[in-house]
Amino acid sequence: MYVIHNPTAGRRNTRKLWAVLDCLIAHGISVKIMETRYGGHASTLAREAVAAGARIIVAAGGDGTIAETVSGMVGSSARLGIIPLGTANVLAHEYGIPFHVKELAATLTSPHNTPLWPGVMRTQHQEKLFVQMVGAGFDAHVVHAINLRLKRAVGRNAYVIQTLTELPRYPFPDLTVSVDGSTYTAASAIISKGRLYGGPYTLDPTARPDKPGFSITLFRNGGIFSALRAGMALPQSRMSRLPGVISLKGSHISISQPNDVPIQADGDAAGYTAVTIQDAAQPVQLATPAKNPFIASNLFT
Ligand SMILES: Nc1ncnc2c1ncn2[C@@H]1O[C@H](COP(=O)(O)OP(=O)(O)OP(=O)(O)O)[C@@H](O)[C@H]1O
Repeated sequence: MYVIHNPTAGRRNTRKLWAVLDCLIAHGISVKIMETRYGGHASTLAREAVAAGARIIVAAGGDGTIAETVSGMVGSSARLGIIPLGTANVLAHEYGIPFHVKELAATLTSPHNTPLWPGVMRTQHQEKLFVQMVGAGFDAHVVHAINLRLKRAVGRNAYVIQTLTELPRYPFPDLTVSVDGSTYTAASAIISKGRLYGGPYTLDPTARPDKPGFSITLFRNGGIFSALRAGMALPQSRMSRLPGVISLKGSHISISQPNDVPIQADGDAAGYTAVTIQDAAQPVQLATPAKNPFIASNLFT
């Protein structure tokens, strides 16, 4: 088992990582730990693990680390495992990955898989695989502006504080969003693979991250009041039901604006508009607990 660990993810607490690894080793599993040294390194390490014949590659970090690891292993026969050590850990919530040590170790050694079908976003300067979502507009502006020290100190609450700081400064320019050839105007857009957003909060209960295609949530209204209302609706999983919010499905998405508007992918800054989004060529298989998380599961709705 190859474990790719991002030592900068979340609050940099490695206690859980070592507890899971101790548990695996105690059960006779041989573990090779690869530590990331810079952003993007997880992709290189995953490619090395594939070349070395890894059958399971475990991403120990948050959604960004998982996306980079998947980027290096997509197209191989290796399975993906997750040890959630990030700040929001949205993908782990999405797939019902346990957060407790023994259950985590059991999941990593179980034969159960669920497909994870990533997306790929392209801007003028980069191409990036993502596993959970891409945002354009205000949420991406907050991600670009986030104070990393604050994020390490208070975790997810840093996004609330940064949102309140950035709200009066953000001009909410109109984005032009094209979804499979139809054009819409929105102040902010979230293009997601999964049902969840910002943690264990439901954005679109009908999303299927195990299949191709995307859920598109468009926030037609900009401005402080609309953004605050969306922020307050999120913990109650009511964001997509607000007036001025529309939900769509699609496969080929582009977002543009004459001025540069921030983009985020899986909670990390990912450049500026224009951006195009489409499915990755193939899925990876994620080690999950026995029950299929997308059938008869209303845990987070
Ligand atoms: N050694 C490193 N030094 C600096 N940055 C790194 C290093 N290793 C990985 N990274 C970058 O850290 C970014 C953030 O990591 P990650 O998303 O896993 O954690 P997080 O932001 O705390 O969690 P989440 O996305 O679940 O909220 C990754 O996108 C990756 O590019």
